[in-house]
Amino acid sequence: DCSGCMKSVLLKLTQTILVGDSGVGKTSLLVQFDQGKFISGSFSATVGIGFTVMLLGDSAVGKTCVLVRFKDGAFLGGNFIATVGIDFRNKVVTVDNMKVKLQIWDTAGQERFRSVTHAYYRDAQALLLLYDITRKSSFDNIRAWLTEISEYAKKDVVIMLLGNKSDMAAERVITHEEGEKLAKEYGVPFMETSAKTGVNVELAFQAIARELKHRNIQQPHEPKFKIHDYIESQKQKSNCCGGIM
Ligand SMILES: Nc1nc2c(ncn2[C@@H]2O[C@H](COP(=O)(O)OP(=O)(O)OP(=O)(O)O)[C@@H](O)[C@H]2O)c(=O)[nH]1
Repeated sequence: DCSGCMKSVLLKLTQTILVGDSGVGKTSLLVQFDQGKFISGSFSATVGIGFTVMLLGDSAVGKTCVLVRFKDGAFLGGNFIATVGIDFRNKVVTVDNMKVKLQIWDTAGQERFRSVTHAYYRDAQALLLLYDITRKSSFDNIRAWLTEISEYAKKDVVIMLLGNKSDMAAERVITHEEGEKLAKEYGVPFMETSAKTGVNVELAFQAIARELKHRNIQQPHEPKFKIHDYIESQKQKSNCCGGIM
């Protein structure tokens, strides 16, 4: 059991801002620094200065795994290592031929780190709130998380509810409908994800990036972006295809 191990310790955060004309290579420089590779191909302009997305939810619901799946396309199996404090990763996603930079904060779900994470809520433009479909307590705690969000986060923050570990069909205790019902009650979009198989992980971040892009740049004559409709049209349901996703 490695639940007491440290996944990351963040002592101090520093911020560096890249400035310069469009097309000089600011994003490429960031990607090179972050991932050690150069992404060639056609140039697309960056929207704003990037957005902060925070992952929240009880310990062991799979926040770090969802982030690693999105960032590296891999699943972190093996021993569970709890996050200490907060950690972050950058990813650039393309939305309608524009680049949207996401800085994703992975928070520790354990109660004892709550005061550390509270301090970061204000800076988040979007929150992904996770529960584990195989653990009822993590679902029951969603209401408490939402209360905490209303207390500490920005009023216009984008919130999305994710029922993670949808691959674990045999251990499921929370149905898709229960998740959907709770999300509807709070007026937030919902989907089930699996960091293991990758189902809906990319979509969750894409939907957030699209929403944030549209909020910041509304092109004239462009229809208003509706995150609920976008998700419904794109998501893979875990109750289709024999329940194994
Ligand atoms: N089967 C399955 N296991 C998962 C999935 N996501 C995470 N896990 C497992 O669940 C455990 C917890 O995952 P983490 O991502 O470390 O959980 P966390 O929410 O970041 O936990 P804290 O850092 O304590 O807040 C690990 O053993 C993972 O391998 C998933 O989608 N499917």
